[in-house]
Amino acid sequence: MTTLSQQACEACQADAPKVTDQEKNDLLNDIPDWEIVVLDGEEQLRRVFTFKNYAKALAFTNTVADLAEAENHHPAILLEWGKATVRWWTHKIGGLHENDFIMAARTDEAYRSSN
Ligand SMILES: C[C@H](O)[C@H](O)[C@H]1CNC2=NC(N)=NC(=O)C2=N1
Repeated sequence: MTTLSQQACEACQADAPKVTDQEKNDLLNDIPDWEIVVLDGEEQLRRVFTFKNYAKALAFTNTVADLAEAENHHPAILLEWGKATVRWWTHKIGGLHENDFIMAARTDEAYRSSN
């Protein structure tokens, strides 16, 4: 059983299925610090990461951006002094795909190694 962050993202197509409610509950167990929010009618994963200053928040933001580019799957990131708010969802399907949970888990790993 591979951990969530080690799973491969699949190339997401417009007709890819959204995660089911059961899958959401199961997957959220692996990323307990994240919440599901609905913005503009689309479900998204959201977590606020905190840092000692702006420079550290920026460095984390750049690390997450690199992860996103490597997978061609991109989050919204709000960068503030001492904070970075990350939101993952799949634009193509207007909601949550397993890829978003995988990338959230990888975002958690990036945070753990940034501290
Ligand atoms: C053209 C480009 O490959 C697509 O727009 C990719 C880029 N990054 C993406 N990121 C996210 N989160 N969802 C997408 O549907 C998506 N699609």
